[in-house]
Amino acid sequence: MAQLLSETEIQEQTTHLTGWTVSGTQLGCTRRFHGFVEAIEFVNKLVEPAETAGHHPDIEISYNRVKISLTTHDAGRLTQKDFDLAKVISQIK
Ligand SMILES: C[C@H](O)[C@H](O)[C@H]1CNC2=NC(N)=NC(=O)C2=N1
Repeated sequence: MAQLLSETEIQEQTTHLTGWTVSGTQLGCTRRFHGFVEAIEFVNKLVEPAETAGHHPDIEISYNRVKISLTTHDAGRLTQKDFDLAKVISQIK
């Protein structure tokens, strides 16, 4: 089971993640690119870290915009796994 987080820990970790917000049980961010091709290239770069983590973002692509949402399904809430993957995703250009 992934490490559960208190509300305080969730807020604290979110302040260190630029561009990410918590909405209910979801940790999300939206990235914008110069067109659809760049957006898809970014999404392709998420595959390897997601597979490595065994944790997978929900992804919405709208032309040059990629919306990423993370949650831990089996916990029904945010866990450390979501924040760990968000940190990795934040490093991807
Ligand atoms: C068995 C497998 O590890 C789980 O189903 C994983 C797969 N990827 C996942 N991804 C995300 N975002 N949340 C999960 O709870 C989750 N669970």
